[in-house]
Amino acid sequence: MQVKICGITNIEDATAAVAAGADALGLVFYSASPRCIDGSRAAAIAAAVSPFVTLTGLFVNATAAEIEQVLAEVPLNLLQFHGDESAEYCEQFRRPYIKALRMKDGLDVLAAMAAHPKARGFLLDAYRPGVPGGTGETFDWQRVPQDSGREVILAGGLTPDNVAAAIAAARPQAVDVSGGVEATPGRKDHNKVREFVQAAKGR
Ligand SMILES: O=C(O)c1ccccc1N[C@@H]1O[C@H](COP(=O)(O)O)[C@@H](O)[C@H]1O
Repeated sequence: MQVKICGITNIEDATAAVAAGADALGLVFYSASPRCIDGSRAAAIAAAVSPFVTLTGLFVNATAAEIEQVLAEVPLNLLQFHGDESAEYCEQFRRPYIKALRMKDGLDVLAAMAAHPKARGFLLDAYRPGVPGGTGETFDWQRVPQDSGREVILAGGLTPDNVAAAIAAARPQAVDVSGGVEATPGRKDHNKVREFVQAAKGR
């Protein structure tokens, strides 16, 4: 099971997550988020962790110029599009990307996946009107399709206490957490990070 710890804002949290066994770190470039950081801070975090950790940049309906500016500063391995971005828009950066799908009632998940043929995976997150993500809310894990043939990253309200049950129900390839391992918004609780990774990886 691959684990991404999202909303990393400082070097201490980044190195603690990697030491705990995280495979990927998420850096948020969305100004309305309490976890938002700028390019220079992100570059410092990137320089402090192993090059074998997948550094993921999270964007919500950003302009192409904003993303290019971050890419010029930060060696991101993966882009995460968490808004209403089209496939054409996501593909222009010529980087591996994952697309977030907010699990609104009635969403045709397979059709939404088909609309992004080049996405490397789909991060399935809870839906709350007006909030693009990081809600701390779960959704019905039985709605995760088992026959998509695409990489699924389960997110939304995961915690050290519920992640094992979530994995058993949804059978994703990876899990992603932000609020569930925080001490305060934007600051990780290192014990919770360790417990989360252990529970997700079945250790
Ligand atoms: O973390 C944020 O602030 C955020 C803001 C806007 C879009 C996405 C965001 N985070 C992503 O949402 C999932 C779920 O968060 P949570 O675990 O429920 O708090 C998180 O894994 C991020 O990928």
